[in-house]
Amino acid sequence: HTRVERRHVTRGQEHLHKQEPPCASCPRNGRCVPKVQCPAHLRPGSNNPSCHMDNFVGVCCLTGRQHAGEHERKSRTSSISVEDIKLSHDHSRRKLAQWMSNAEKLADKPVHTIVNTTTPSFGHHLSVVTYDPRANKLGRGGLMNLFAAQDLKARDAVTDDDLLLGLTGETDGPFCFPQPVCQPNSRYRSISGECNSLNFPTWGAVHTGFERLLPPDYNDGTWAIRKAKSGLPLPSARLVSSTLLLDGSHPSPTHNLMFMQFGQFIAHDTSAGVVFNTGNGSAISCCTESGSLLPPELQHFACAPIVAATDDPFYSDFGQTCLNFVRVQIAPASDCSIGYGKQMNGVTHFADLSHIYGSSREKLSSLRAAEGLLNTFNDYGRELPPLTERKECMSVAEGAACFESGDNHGNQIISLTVLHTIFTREHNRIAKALAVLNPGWDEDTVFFEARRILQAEFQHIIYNEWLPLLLGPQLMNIFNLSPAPEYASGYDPGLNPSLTSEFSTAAMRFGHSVIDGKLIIPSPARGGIYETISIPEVMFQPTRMRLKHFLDRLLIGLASQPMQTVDPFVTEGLTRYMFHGGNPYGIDLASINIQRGRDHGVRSYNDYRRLIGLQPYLEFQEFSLSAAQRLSTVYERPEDIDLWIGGLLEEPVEGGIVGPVFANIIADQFAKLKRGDRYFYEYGPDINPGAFTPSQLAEIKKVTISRLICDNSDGIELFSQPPAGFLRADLLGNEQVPCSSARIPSMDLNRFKEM
Ligand code: HEM
Ligand SMILES: [Ca+2]
Repeated sequence: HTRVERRHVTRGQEHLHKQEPPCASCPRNGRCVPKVQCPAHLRPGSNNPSCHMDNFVGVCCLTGRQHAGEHERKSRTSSISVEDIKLSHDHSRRKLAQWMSNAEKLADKPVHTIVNTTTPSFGHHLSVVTYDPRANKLGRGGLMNLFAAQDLKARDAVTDDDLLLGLTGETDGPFCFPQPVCQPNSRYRSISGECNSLNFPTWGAVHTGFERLLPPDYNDGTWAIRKAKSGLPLPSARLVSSTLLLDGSHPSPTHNLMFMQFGQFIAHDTSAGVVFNTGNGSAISCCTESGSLLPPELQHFACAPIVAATDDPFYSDFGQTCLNFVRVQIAPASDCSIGYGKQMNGVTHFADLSHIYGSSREKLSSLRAAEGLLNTFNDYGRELPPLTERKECMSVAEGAACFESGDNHGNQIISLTVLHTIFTREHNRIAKALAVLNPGWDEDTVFFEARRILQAEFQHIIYNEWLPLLLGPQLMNIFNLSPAPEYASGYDPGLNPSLTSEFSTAAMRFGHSVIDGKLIIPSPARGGIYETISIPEVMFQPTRMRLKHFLDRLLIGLASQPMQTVDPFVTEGLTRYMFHGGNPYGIDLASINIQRGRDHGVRSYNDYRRLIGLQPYLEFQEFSLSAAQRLSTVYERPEDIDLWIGGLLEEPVEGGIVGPVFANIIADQFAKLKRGDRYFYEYGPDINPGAFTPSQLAEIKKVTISRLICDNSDGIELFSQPPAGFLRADLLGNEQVPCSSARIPSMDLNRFKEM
């Protein structure tokens, strides 16, 4: 395969921090923030004044939050009559009833409209399914509010601008997100994420919507999928994928595969779009059993199937012209406002290990054991996550294992199941130690204290070890992401921590480019390779976990095997064979990523270049030669390029591995998850009612990913780790050291003995 040449100079990068004379302070109560946090329409005045931040030049912003800031909302232009509102509510109720009844009728024809559990599409369903009935109930509320907005728009009762800002107050929608009752001083973060923000108690909670950096690009302004700038449909997501993305191995010279695996682990904690289902939880199919498009009248309203051309380089061999794709449900807004569709997140947005503990009380109680422990499955002395009763795996063989997790998709790939195992064991290790140190504690106290410590360890590893290797030093600095020497400052009670659609559908999916198509399982005793696994063989098929040596060997492999670089190369294990099960073909994750961005109404790549102060690409020729050629065969104009694709084509930022657009979107997100999380592990008692003491915090800050692995692997074959656990173990200075080495420090749990 020919490698797409890298561009030598990233055009416009020099503009990123241009040294204009900054204002001493911002006018009209503006705040000084990095550009990505302030779209042009939130900047005071037309001249976008720049300003000094501690360590760089920022831009004056009215809110510094997201595009639908509180300030803007007050300046709604149109006045809407009470009668109009009532009409829109009536309309929306009628329309919901009609849509639901149509969907139920389809369920009577299940052969065509429900995904068969032996097909690759079922693996996709397992990746996105939620078993929480609350999601469907809220999703119906979200649809109602959307319909009301659409109706007002159709009758010209509101302007497009108003819809972008969200209508609230006397124009409340027919459905409100239920408001929780909070205990402001609770020592522990809630399970659902509610009550983290005291002013806006649903911010960051499960089942709330994704926010966004820029207003959406929906074709109808409310929910319809984006069109090309010419007004024609965009190129099929599959065509973009098969033309732009090649298979090919480009190992990272520095990062190991554990870096990749930890990335997915963070993604699953924070992001899980809730896809529409038939109403009783079954997977909707938009394609016939033989793989062609269902006629429109048989398609569920949430269908947005991806068309594969009859000459597709792969799917044509199997006569498949329809790739199943179902849209994400709409969340009702926390403030009862109505506006364009915001997609629903099925986990808490915070980095709080919701995929270990669940995002609801019911889920948590199903995961808890006595004495403050998490349930495990004791497999001849090895503790694994508990086996699940539900069909959450694709393996059918006798004795096949399938494990429970807080988010129901811990089985997606076996290296992910390994991390679930490590974190579950660490919870139990801490809980047992705490119970010994504090014999007076009841089991709830032991449980929630262990959870609080584990969440802190996790956050520390993200901000201290993982993010710097992704973003490089400059963005870590500008966004103030590095851990502080003691307590951190900067909590912002007015900052919505929610994930942005741009982060979830594009930037954080850089991770799909760094996956290797093979997992190399070493044979430590013999110094060779025990087994090379093609990744689709271990997706939703985690039975190897039960082999005595497997966990240790895989962990040794993840530390030494290089990750792939971020570029337009994605393994066929994801673009052709993902979840193939017993079939000769699987599904294409790349086209799903592209379609998902369009589902969320994410704007085209150039708009995010503008947002961060880079020049947009006006001609395809401005990309590298081969990328330009490929881009121009699928897209009509550079202004149509999907964000995920544009981001993968960028050169990495200095010291990081993703380009400037992805890096800014990711840095912004992790800044929100720090400054907008009252329970962030580094905050002192003035902010966090569950704050650690300075000496406890100092212990937590000793923890590294390598320590977690050393303490919770099986100790059958794994006795050492590289000190920097996300870097290749063959890097000079990062060679494996024994787990007892001072270069892999431990936290002293004695500091957690109650005085
Ligand atoms: C290891 C193998 C992996 C597989 C098989 C996999 C597969 C998938 C699938 C099937 C989806 C759902 C797509 C959709 O319907 O929109 C998804 C979503 C996602 N993936 Fe991966 N992924 C992997 C690794 C990663 C990694 C390493 C990262 C990041 C570093 C990552 C980040 C994400 C994100 C952010 C989402 C969106 C989640 C949501 O909001 O629904 N994934 N992935
Ligand atoms: Ca979470």
